[in-house]
Amino acid sequence: MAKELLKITQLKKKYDKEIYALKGIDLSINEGEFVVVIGPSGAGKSTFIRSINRMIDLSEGSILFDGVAMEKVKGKKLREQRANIGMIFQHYNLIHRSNVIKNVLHGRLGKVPFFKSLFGLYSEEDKQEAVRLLKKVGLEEQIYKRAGQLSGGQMQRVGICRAIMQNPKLILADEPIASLDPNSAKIIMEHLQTITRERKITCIVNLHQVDFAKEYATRIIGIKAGKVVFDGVASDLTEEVISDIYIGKEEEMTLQVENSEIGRFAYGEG
Ligand SMILES: Nc1ncnc2c1ncn2[C@@H]1O[C@H](COP(=O)(O)OP(=O)(O)OP(=O)(O)O)[C@@H](O)[C@H]1O
Repeated sequence: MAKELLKITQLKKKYDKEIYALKGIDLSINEGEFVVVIGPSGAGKSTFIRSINRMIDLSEGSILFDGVAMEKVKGKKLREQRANIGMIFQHYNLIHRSNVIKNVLHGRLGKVPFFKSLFGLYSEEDKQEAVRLLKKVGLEEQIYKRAGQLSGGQMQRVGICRAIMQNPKLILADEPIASLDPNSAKIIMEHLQTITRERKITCIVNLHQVDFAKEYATRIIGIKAGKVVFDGVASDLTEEVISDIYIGKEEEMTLQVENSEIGRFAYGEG
């Protein structure tokens, strides 16, 4: 039987006095699952994904990751837990002036002594692993180029390698293909699926594209107005279910759109 990696109980997030962005999420996610989270803008997808590694602090509830209550840990223990969680961002978050391999090696930051990472003293083994990963995603020609010279799709492939370089148990990907054209998006989803499957890494991905969710997810979770409204496999996600997730009461939508603008402003993204 698959082992439970993540147990989320009554997760709530309140950004201000009035509005709960997450209104009590209960979920159990097993090792090896490839979960795609879908839902309308402002539904709480990013908040959900970012609370797992405490990029955002939860207001109530509990997140048990690999047996450890994430809401309780701090300092060294929090860093150790985070070192086991890779993160992939919509805007890649690469160091543009560093070359590609250095960006990938940054994935080792949580796992090597600080002074070594400061002076770029990575082991030969780590360097070889970085090269192997870059070759795997078709970037062998780009290894020593500055990251800032790459296309968006190439940058995101570096982002995947950096996350894998952490040797994580879990990867969180927050809209990893939202800034890419359909062809590059497909390449990214293929690599993410193959690499995480081969290494048995659990993956949670936020997506706006329902067709991609259906193609790659082993499990799809629909979030709407801070609640889980769907949890199933692609074949359960009928047109009717999709419109239930995306089309809500008019006033609810208006509220979400308004709040979503605040959210984007606060995040400084997209
Ligand atoms: N830093 C913040 N301060 C106040 N409210 C926020 C903040 N971040 C998000 N929110 C609000 O929380 C709710 C959920 O936002 P979140 O970004 O998690 O949604 P989302 O489903 O990821 O949306 P999108 O698909 O547009 O990125 C929204 O109402 C949003 O405005």
